[in-house]
Amino acid sequence: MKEAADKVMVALDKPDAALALALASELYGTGCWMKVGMELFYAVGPAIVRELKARGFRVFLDLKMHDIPNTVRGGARSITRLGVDMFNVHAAGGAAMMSAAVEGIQEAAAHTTAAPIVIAVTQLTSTSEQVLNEEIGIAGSVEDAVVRYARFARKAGLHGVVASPLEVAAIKSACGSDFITVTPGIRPSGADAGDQIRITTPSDAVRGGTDYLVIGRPITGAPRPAEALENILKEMTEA
Ligand SMILES: O=c1ccn([C@@H]2O[C@H](COP(=O)(O)O)[C@@H](O)[C@H]2O)c(=O)[nH]1
Repeated sequence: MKEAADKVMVALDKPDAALALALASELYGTGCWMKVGMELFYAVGPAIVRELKARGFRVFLDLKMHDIPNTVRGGARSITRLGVDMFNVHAAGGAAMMSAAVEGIQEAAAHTTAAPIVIAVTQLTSTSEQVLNEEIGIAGSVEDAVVRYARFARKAGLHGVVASPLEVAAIKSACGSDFITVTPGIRPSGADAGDQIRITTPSDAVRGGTDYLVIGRPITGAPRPAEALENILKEMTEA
């Protein structure tokens, strides 16, 4: 179970610190990561990251930076000083922007702590091929768009990407097995997909070779989150 928990990032999508920390306490000891996203970070700020780190959690700060290179470089410096283990930018910001994130980490890490892992969001797991083609304006399949962004992310010096577990094999084949895949869009069978489109079960995600499974509502919205996590870890272990 420990090996499976090392791969799970629980999305702490909560509106305040008390709710987030209560949930984190409930899951403490499993060894899973905590993912801090926009809802929590914009409500309570960097203090939540420091608190989770003080409690021994590994933290993925999921703010999906997307701005001009100079701004992203500065953002990456600040995030590195905060001491997160992983953060992300949008690949749609382009190679120069992604390289600037890497530079920001190097500048800050030279003076402070260990360098975090930086990854790029390829196409959100809530995006269908129809939306990609008709609204975002990118022709072709989602998988092709994801792999194209993944190749640029790798060239820019990033450690990996966020994508659907359905695209892991194509990403690994294009970018190498050591290129990290972080995959939301995880739904145990029978769970409500909600706004997620490109989904798989925890066992299929493990069989598909993903490095990290990002899981929110199937755990955080369950009546007993610790039990929901345990069931998922069991499913992953048996896969
Ligand atoms: O493409 C992406 C990128 C990020 N996410 C984030 O992952 C979690 C998923 O939560 P669920 O409740 O399991 O759907 C959430 O925090 C998203 O912001 C994503 O889903 N897709």
